[in-house]
Amino acid sequence: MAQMGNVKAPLPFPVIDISPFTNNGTAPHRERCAKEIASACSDHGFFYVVGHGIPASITDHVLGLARCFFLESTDDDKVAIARKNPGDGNGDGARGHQRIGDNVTGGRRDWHEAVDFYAEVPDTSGPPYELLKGPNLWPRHPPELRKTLEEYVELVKAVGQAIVKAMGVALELGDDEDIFVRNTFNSFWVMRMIGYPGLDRDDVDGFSCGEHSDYGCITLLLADSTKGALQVQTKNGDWVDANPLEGAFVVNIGDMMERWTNGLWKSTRHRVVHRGENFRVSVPFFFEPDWDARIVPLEKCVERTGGQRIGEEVVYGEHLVSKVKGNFY
Ligand SMILES: O=C(O)CCC(=O)C(=O)O
Ligand SMILES: [Fe+2]
Repeated sequence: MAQMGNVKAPLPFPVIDISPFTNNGTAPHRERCAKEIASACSDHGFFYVVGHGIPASITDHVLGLARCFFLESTDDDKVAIARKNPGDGNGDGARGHQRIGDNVTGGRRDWHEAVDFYAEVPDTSGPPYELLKGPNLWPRHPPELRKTLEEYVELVKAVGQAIVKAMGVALELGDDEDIFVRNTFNSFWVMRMIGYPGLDRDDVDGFSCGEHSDYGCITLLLADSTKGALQVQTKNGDWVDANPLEGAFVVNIGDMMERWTNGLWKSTRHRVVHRGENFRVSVPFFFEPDWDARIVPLEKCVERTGGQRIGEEVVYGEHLVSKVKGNFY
């Protein structure tokens, strides 16, 4: 008789071992990995990444510290690092803590709280600070959070670099193969710690995080074991659960990668609907282009998509500024 209790739901996206690119693999292994990335990106825009080399002890610690911050900090601790507008104290309009409902997606309040960290800007003489140009606002509780997250950023950045290297190979770009590596060398990355209380039972059409695509290059999502929260839109418009896979990052491509590939790879829309009793925690890392990177549709991709450019050149920092301005109430 079938053991129904043991039947596992199939994963909606391919699982890709990135170790040939993090670990200097052989040419055939790199080629196979690049092929898997090419199909995952054109079929879904989402995939799971294993073989990244970041130990579970570190990712578990990151999630545990984030949970501890959200659930055990005092209100004063949170207010001390509140996101504030440029010109208001240490605010730069982007970094810091947002209370539940402060973040807005598609004009609606999201049901989560979060802390945003960005790549440090070389000159943070201030205040006042311009939009996105201030220092990160680190929680004082738990005390080891800052050091652990700073170490994590270095590790996850290296995985991001390996993935974008593999993407250049996957697209068979020839002389341009390293285009994504070159333009993310000083990645203006973003890391969010997000805390999601369950949505109210009565809030039948509420969202923990509204439908959106990500702004940049690629996102590496680290999330706790909560199922049925992150949902991804398929090509035919249905929504599927992108449940966590132990030891894997959920990786998706963002708007800049769509722009570079002239839509050959789409930045797939996704959302979070967390109706459970538990407090969900996720820490997405957005591996983005350099602030002044110019993203121009790649000629090879324009050819493969019918010869018409679907978007103009964008400078990543300008794109980010316009996005961040639309994010807050
Ligand atoms: O928490 C998640 O699972 C995803 C969050 C997300 O999509 C985002 O912050 O862009
Ligand atoms: Fe997202």
